[in-house]
Amino acid sequence: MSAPLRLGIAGLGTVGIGVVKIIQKHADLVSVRCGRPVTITAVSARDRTRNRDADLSEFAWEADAVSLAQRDDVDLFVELIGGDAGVAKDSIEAALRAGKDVVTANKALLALHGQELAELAEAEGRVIRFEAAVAGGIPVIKALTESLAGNGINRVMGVMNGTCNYILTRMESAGLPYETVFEEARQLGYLEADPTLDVGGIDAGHKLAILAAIAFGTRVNFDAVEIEGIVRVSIDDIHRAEDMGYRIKLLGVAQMTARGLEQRMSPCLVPADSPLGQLNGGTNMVVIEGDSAGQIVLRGAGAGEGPTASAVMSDVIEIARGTRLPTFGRPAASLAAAQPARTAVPAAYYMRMELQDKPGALAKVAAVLGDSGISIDRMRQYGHASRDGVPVLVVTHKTTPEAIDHAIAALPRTGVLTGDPVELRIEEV
Ligand SMILES: NC(=O)C1=CN([C@@H]2O[C@H](COP(=O)(O)OP(=O)(O)OC[C@H]3O[C@@H](n4cnc5c(N)ncnc54)[C@H](OP(=O)(O)O)[C@@H]3O)[C@@H](O)[C@H]2O)C=CC1
Ligand SMILES: N[C@@H](CCO)C(=O)O
Repeated sequence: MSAPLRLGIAGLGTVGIGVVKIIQKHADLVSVRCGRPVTITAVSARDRTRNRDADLSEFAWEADAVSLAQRDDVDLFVELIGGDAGVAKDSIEAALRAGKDVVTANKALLALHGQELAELAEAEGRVIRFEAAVAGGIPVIKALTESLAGNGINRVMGVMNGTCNYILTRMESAGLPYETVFEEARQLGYLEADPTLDVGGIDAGHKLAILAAIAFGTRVNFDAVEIEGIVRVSIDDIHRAEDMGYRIKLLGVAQMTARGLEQRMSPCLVPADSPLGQLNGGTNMVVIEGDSAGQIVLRGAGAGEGPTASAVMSDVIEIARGTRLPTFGRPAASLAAAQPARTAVPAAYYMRMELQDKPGALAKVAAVLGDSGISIDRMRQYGHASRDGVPVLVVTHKTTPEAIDHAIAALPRTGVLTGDPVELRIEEV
């Protein structure tokens, strides 16, 4: 049997402790599968006195993660601190410069600094692996970089933030407003320390940017992701969408078009009977469309100690076995700076508005849609559900985002709306 692979683990929170537990529980299994033992030499966190629900007594303690990353008795540096800068970035860079490979779960760091880290890793002859950074326990990075490496990728999409999916599906099943369920999610400990990362779509946007870079061979470009979170999704829209056969998801979509790379993370309607439509609670789903493989659907836990540590371990084992892949699946210098493209692919749209109940109101709305070049597929008027007006729903035929923007701007000028119109894209899945 070969020499052990010696780990230094920085960050002993949810994920870090999960990794320690797997290594302790499955030492023999991992050793056999790798052809060499995987051991932990040293660990680091902020507070040495904290009770961590794991026996750390055999490991050296480093107060400074950068020092841990540079230790001679560490072969592989595992960064599980988090954050898009500061000690996470400093320690990874220090590890690479000290000749160590790196495993991380840090999606924010990779989304913002992935290209420079990939270049540094290659310059130093080291590898960075990050299976846990996207969709937790789902093996989506390996699916893209390895299993589907023989495919041109047409589209990658998915639900990649479990907290948002929990909030949306709980609103629907319990009939509760966003604010109430948001508070529940906070009580349950589902939200990131900065909840905007979840409900603002930023965390999921980080993940989409990473997947897009691998799928399309482009430099990771988080700034080009069009992001809208779930804050404006109302219980009304959830119920009306359900009536029309849809469910609302915070959906990420990345695809290469003639105009450039589209990356968007936004609330969308998907058919209720589709795999994405049936995704409940905190579960994640990633859908990859390859030109040979067709559509691949991956579903599983996107967060939590066990699933995320499992993904980290898959990277550790890959490195222990001697597999060495470039960070984004191809040499960093060959990653192209893609032209960012605003969403242009036509789609059907859902529109909801509240109208004054008077003759000609509906005709004025239909006229605006017609003038905007929008063809109506289905329209439904409800009874007097609200004091303020009559709810009217429209599902359009395929149209462009520009046409929808035009209509949304023009509708209030009809003088027959009692509130702001709402529009949501219906994604073909
Ligand atoms: N939790 C999850 O389900 C998922 C997490 N991830 C990613 O995994 C990473 C870790 O997340 P998670 O385990 O949840 O985070 P936690 O907040 O639970 O743990 C963070 C750990 O980092 C330690 N830490 C903070 N600052 C320093 C520092 N300056 N030096 C050394 N250690 C430090 C903390 O120390 P102390 O304990 O002493 O405070 C803590 O042990 C993040 O990048 C996250 O985005 C990815 C997918 C899912
Ligand atoms: N906040 C993230 C954690 C996993 O990345 C989520 O809810 O999916």
